[in-house]
Amino acid sequence: MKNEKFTPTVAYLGPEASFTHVAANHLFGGAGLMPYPTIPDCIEAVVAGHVAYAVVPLENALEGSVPMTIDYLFHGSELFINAEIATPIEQHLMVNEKQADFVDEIESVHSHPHALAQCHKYLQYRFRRVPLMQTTSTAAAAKYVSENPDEKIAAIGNKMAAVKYGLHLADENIHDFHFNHTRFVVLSLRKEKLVYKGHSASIKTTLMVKLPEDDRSGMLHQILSVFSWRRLNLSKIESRPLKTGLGNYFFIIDVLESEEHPMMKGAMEELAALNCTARSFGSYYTYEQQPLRHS
Ligand SMILES: O=C(O)C(=O)C[C@]1(C(=O)O)C=C[C@@H](O)C=C1
Repeated sequence: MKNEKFTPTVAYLGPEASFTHVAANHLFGGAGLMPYPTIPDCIEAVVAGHVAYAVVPLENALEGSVPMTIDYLFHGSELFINAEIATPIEQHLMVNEKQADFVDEIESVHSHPHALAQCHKYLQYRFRRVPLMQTTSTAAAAKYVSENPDEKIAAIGNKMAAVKYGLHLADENIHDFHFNHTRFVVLSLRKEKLVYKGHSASIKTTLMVKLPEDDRSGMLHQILSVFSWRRLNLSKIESRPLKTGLGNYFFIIDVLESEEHPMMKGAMEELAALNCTARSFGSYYTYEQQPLRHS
């Protein structure tokens, strides 16, 4: 982090000026950050020991979980969550300077699937039936538009990307709902709580819980009561496909407590006694980033 003596290398979903870059920069400062083209690339870089940490998007307030991160983190990775940052997301439509006078003639809009979805209503009314092209990140879309000045294309992304890739801002704040935030997580091979001084933070533990093979009625109720009678506050529960067959799920459960707390230890023991498989992805601090200010 910014105030540590050494500079860790940190993979983030790039290229430069992605929202993930903004989040990584906020936590670690600029030094040591390395862009990777995809979320799996970021995760694999940590697993292979090429970098100490990876910063990837986990969940968006409008669109829900980022499937790519969920898939690579929860299915077979040995990684832990070391910190979380919730970042405000403001989406803008940008075109190459050469196309600034021809915005009405745009033939395709490019961005990350989450960003396209966050602007669905805007796109529906402003660019009805214009093809939407998915890219690996919002910044990848902005870079593509900058590299193809003669194409009638637009990108959706943040203002930093417009500046970085020299694009013209055609329409600002085009996300459909005002409260647009994304949670980014810092991942590493170690259980560690990264402390970012000067910011208020709350503690959270992320668990992956699998039901016993012999699924019984009321099992989910029993799992929830493990937490409720201990007064452990859950901030999220999500079911995801186990990928072993239709109807087979696991649960991602976020608890607002540290796993070292005696109540959490008791909860893990009770889950085991219920024949559930519960894996902790670690306890970590969650931070909130204030909106970007542009001069
Ligand atoms: O970091 C980026 O720029 C991304 O394109 C990723 C991502 C996401 O996966 O949710 C990050 C934040 C926004 O919600 C839109 C896209």
